[in-house]
Amino acid sequence: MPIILENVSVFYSRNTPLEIAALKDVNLRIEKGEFVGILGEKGAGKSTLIKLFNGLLHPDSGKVTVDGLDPSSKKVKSRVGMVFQQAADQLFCRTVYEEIAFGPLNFGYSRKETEERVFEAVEAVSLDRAMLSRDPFSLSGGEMQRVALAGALALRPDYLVLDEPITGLDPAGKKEILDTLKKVKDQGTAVITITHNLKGFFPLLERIVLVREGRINFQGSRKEYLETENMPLPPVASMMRELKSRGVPVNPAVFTVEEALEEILRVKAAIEKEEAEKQPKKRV
Ligand SMILES: Nc1ncnc2c1ncn2[C@@H]1O[C@H](COP(=O)(O)OP(=O)(O)OP(=O)(O)O)[C@@H](O)[C@H]1O
Repeated sequence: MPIILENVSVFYSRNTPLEIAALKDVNLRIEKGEFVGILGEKGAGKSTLIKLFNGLLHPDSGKVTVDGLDPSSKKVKSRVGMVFQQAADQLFCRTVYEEIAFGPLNFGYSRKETEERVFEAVEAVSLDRAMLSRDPFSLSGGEMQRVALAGALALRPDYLVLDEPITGLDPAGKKEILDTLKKVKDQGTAVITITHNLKGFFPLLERIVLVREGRINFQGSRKEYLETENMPLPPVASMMRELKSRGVPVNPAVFTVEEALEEILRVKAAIEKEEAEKQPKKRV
């Protein structure tokens, strides 16, 4: 069963002169096992949208259900894992172990079951078990982010919801998180992430949801996204469009550097072949 939003609107400072409609009449459906990217400019309504998925916020009108249940129910809280942008704000225990164990213990799992889940989660995020006794606040930004992610994974969620999980990380840290999310998705968990980092995320996204001024302005596949004008584009797609506009007959709907290279070499070979055929045949 999916996450379903039906005609959802959310207001802040309702009935005051400062009233803001953060989401307006939004309809959205997210299936289990999907990898979804939520894109949009600052203030578009992205964070407001994801906070509806586990009952952190409630709609002022319309309806949100997760697997047919109210998102504020305890059952949903264990099915929807959340990781916020500033991992440090999410950590509050004395050791990494306690931090990751907090969710399972809070949901009533035994010490033994919790330990199994902690070990499974640190492995999933490629953290060394030796780190479990460390103070979370002595870790690097990338490690803190992985601890926050492990804390969410220890509940074995059906939906993992993230707010800009690779922002501010170094290239190695970014790769660790992206590889982990790919693995998590391959194991059947839906991954739903807000991101401005199209370069890192684009090859992973199966569906893109673009939020603009509180409304869903576009939703569809990467291919449909690239075919739609005036969207923020990943650098590789911008380059292919630029080549096309300069008369190089490439297919601009590519998602990775490897695909771009293959496409450019294909076009180069075709042009060379055509030119060779135009040359007058030399007499022997
Ligand atoms: N607690 C709040 N009180 C009042 N207004 C708020 C509150 N939270 C968000 N807003 C406003 O609601 C609108 C949507 O905000 P939201 O944080 O959902 O956008 P966003 O797309 O996540 O932005 P960003 O990329 O900057 O995080 C913005 O105009 C924002 O200023």
